[in-house]
Amino acid sequence: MRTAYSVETVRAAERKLMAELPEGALMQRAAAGLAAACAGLLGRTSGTRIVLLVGSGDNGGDALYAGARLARRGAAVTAVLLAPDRAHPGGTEALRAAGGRTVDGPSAADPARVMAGARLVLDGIVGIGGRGGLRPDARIWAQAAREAGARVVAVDLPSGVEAGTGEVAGEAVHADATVTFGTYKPGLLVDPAAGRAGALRLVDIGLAPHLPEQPDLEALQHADVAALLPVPAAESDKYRRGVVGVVAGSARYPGAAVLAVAGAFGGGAGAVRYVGPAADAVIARFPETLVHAGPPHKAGRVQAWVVGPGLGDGPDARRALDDVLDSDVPVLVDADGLRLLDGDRVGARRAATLLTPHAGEAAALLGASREDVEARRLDSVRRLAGEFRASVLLKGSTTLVADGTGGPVRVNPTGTGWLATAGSGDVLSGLTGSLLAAGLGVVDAGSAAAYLHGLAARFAAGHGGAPVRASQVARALPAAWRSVRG
Ligand SMILES: NC(=O)C1=CN([C@@H]2O[C@H](COP(=O)(O)OP(=O)(O)OC[C@H]3O[C@@H](n4cnc5c(N)ncnc54)[C@H](O)[C@@H]3O)[C@@H](O)[C@H]2O)[C@@H](O)CC1
Ligand SMILES: Nc1ncnc2c1ncn2[C@@H]1O[C@H](COP(=O)(O)OP(=O)(O)O)[C@@H](O)[C@H]1O
Ligand SMILES: [K+]
Repeated sequence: MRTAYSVETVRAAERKLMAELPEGALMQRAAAGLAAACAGLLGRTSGTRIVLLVGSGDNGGDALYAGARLARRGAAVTAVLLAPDRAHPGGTEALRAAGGRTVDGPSAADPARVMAGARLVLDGIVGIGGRGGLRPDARIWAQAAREAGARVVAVDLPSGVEAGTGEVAGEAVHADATVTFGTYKPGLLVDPAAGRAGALRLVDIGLAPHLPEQPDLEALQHADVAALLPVPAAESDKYRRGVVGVVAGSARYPGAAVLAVAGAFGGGAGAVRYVGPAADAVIARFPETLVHAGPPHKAGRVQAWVVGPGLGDGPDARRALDDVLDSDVPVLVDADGLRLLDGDRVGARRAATLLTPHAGEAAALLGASREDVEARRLDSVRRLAGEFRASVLLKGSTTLVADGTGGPVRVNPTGTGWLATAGSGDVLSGLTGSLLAAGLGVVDAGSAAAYLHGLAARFAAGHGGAPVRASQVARALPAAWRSVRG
């Protein structure tokens, strides 16, 4: 499991750790890890030109000390001091003593000349102390680094992103890699900031014992998902494995029913019940499905419901939604179900409810704009979960799952832009419902499903990448299971 902590928590842990160590030792640990990561990335340091972009805080200090270490290995290191009178004094001295040179950033005539021939640029402009986007002078240097074609390695975080939220208010550095210290920060895992971080490398500086048990964010890895996935025991029967009910599709959108049922089979349910007007289409594709034409509560035993994909917004759709919400088993509400949703009814439920909006649906539920939700994903998912007293899975380039009780938010590390295709959300609904029916908690079910779904999409897109259809994502689910369990 990858975990991330808020800036306040990181600061508090750092204070405790620093109190145990000699002055400056922590920064040396960070710098040593950073220098080693850079050396690994470069392959050869001797004679290599490296430029450091150095701000006024300890983030710049890390860059300077790492630069000194690389200079001692033969690199030609130039530090651009963006605030020359406030640059870390010890770091500046160490770099000069190691043979590195410094340039006064604000008065340098030609950033392109300073950057010429640089293979690596270290972004030590700001770290967790940064507020707002890059300021104009820093922006010029970040752009010069890009134009020089150098690899950009961010120190702790790409400068200009909000460490605690993943928001980007203005311009931020685009890094090829980020070397972060002690723990991940939310901004490294949540878009849009995560999209600026490149490949992540965590340097152990001994912070872990001082961090609280409960992180702010969690990202599952293969082993975590493998431990969650239900596997039939010798004496399993279909009810023990879980029966999932799918209320989806309409005369207009029969495909949504087919895709949700495909996802449900891909999640390993013992049986899938389908309720709705698209039974013929469902049976044609999946003859294993148990279909029912009456109200959901008459369909027979079900351990979790999925309601909403392609349901339409007519009176039948509303009745079916309310019927399912009246049940005492976990319910996943998606798509049209979200448009018809009665918040009071959700709040009154005793069993778990999981809402799975994309940014547009989340915006409608929050009375915000889509852009707003996409810019502030973490805040949006937490607010939705709080307002609806339900768990929420917010879909998109970073899929997040929040439980509404202030527990850690799960962030999905798999996926690909190829997944942004019509119907892929329907597959995710069925898949998640299947895991709910197997008895997983809502946050586990949502995050394990998002993980498998993203992995399946990557497999379907193949090496190098190619367009995929939602049904191909469903078809790749067994491969995703095998990859995780293997
Ligand atoms: N204290 C330590 O011994 C350690 C510090 N660490 C490093 O220290 C960093 C935090 O250092 P600081 O607390 O000094 O803070 P930063 O170095 O992140 O930045 C603080 C400075 O940047 C200025 N600033 C804020 N926003 C800005 C913006 N948008 N543009 C330009 N300047 C801006 C502030 O005025 C302040 O002077 C971490 O990110 C990490 O890199 C880690 O190495 C762990 C050890
Ligand atoms: N840029 C992206 N990168 C990765 N995954 C994405 C991106 N955009 C959308 N997705 C994923 O694709 C799926 C789309 O679901 P949704 O928006 O509900 O589509 P539909 O309603 O057509 O099924 C979700 O799982 C979502 O997380
Ligand atoms: K930085």
